[in-house]
Amino acid sequence: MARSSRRRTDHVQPLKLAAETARSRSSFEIYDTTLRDGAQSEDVSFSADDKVLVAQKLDELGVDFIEGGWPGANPKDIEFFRQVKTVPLKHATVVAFGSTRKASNSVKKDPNIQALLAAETGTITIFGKSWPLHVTDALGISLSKNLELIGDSIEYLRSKGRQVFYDAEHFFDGYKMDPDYALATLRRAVEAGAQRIILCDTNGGTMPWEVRDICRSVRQTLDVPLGIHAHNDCEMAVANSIMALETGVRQVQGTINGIGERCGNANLCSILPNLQLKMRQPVLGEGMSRLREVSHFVAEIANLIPDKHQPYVGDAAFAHKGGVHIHAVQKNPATYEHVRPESVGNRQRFLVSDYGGRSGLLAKAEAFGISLDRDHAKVPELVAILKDRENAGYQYEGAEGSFELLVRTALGTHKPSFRLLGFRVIVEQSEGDQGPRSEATVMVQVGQDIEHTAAIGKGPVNALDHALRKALEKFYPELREVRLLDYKVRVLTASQGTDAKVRVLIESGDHKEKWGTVGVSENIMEASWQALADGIEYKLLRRDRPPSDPG
Ligand SMILES: CC(=O)SCCNC(=O)CCNC(=O)[C@H](O)C(C)(C)COP(=O)(O)OP(=O)(O)OC[C@H]1O[C@@H](n2cnc3c(N)ncnc32)[C@H](O)[C@@H]1OP(=O)(O)O
Ligand SMILES: CC(=O)C(=O)O
Repeated sequence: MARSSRRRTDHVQPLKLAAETARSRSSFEIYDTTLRDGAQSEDVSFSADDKVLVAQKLDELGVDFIEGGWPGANPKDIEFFRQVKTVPLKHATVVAFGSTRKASNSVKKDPNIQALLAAETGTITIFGKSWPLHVTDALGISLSKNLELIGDSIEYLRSKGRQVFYDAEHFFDGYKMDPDYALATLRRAVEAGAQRIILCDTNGGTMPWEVRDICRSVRQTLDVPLGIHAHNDCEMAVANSIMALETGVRQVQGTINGIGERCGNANLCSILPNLQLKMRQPVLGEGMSRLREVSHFVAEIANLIPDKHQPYVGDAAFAHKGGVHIHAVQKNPATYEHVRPESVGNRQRFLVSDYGGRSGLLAKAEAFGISLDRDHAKVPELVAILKDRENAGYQYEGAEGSFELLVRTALGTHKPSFRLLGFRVIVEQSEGDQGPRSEATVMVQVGQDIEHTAAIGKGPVNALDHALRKALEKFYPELREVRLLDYKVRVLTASQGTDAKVRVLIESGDHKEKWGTVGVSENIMEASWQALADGIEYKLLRRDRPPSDPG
């Protein structure tokens, strides 16, 4: 099932029938619906610009089809289809989604069908009803009228030169209630010219063995490539999709990170590596190593916190905590890793915790480029310090600067460049002011000198940052190169409301490199101070010359 050739997308030429996939019939098609069904997820709302960015990422990843939205639903989706036409995609075909015509409209007068054509995609997916319950109770029409809706809509779209995929909504529930009718809806779709029939487990209530048996039976009845679109209400969406593919279904639909209506859709971030790494089907080829990046990109754009424990792509997917695990993995990763993390763009991590020991610390130090002798007298003390710190909420992933400072301080090889004597931050807002005013004062000691400075800033952390640099720059002019690149706050104990402990992660950089530092406190300014001060200290630790004499 090799990826025999990479199709060139033709979605910008709507009236030309999008070419049938040039790959052999045995190859799988990857159909992403992050931008349509994923956008139906609670808490997710993509702008048209967001959608274009995600479409580009999905194309780079190597998916075959990108369902961009429902043009009949809202102006944002219409705008997406307008914009995406101008974006050169290397491989993927952009697809517009909608329903069969409404019973009260002719196809020519149906606004949804007309909006699908106006989106000017070469491929259109429409969904229709397979379950008598839905025909009678949701649409309120007869079973034969429903067959007309399906047939008319597909025939019309085909007559306009579009490739048409037919989503058989609730197919499995429909088949269980009335297999003859459910199959009759599919036959009508095929007669009308549908080029794929997608069997949907819309309510997500079907079990894998039911999917297997029903897919087999449909395959015996229809001679058209099938697809699977599974929802995750029983946490079976990935299993159901794989099961369908095992029976010879060709197209798999899903979303990045499994986002979607209710409990979500089949998670492509699990299905794709399962296909490529377990079933030896090169569905993405080299693109597989970008899976984690795409997963995090979509989470970021959707404004969702990435699920740490997500298989393959989550931060914890290859994170080892138990001392026994860390010890063994260092000798051979296969002892506790089912695939190489790099194959999906992830990485191995070692956590230092109550359940770990020296191996964890040493591995972590090595990952940060610090070589530490296993038998160094300070190692047990350092393990204890790290356990305490992680227990208190510190996390050193992304905070290598603070980690190195901590290790060097514990080993006695670091001499701080300055000492904080005190800081004060004032935020003032009076009636009529344009916005609050933030001012910080800082008192530090460098050698025998005491420096006391004040600065203003856009916010309290910005003011503190300015004041600290102002105090230190005359001793260490190289600090002028340092820029604060990113500032993130995570609430660690949300149940305590405004008393909660927070973790601040700061990324700083100069013209040569970037580094991260961390602070934890119940006071956001104290946590920010720790991370800011570490950021400055780390820059000075890496300088190659002694501080200049302030004169
Ligand atoms: C399984 C799925 O995920 S399918 C995709 C679901 N996604 C969405 O619904 C998101 C986009 N939807 C929308 O923006 C709106 O529902 C619209 C624009 C499509 C329709 O809006 P409205 O015309 O105001 O109808 P409303 O949302 O109240 O109800 C849905 C309508 O679609 C009809 N409908 C539902 N499924 C189908 C179908 N397969 N074929 C034809 N009509 C259908 C319903 O009968 C109802 O029409 P009616 O009010 O004339 O009886
Ligand atoms: C079409 C679709 O999204 C579903 O049936 O779930």
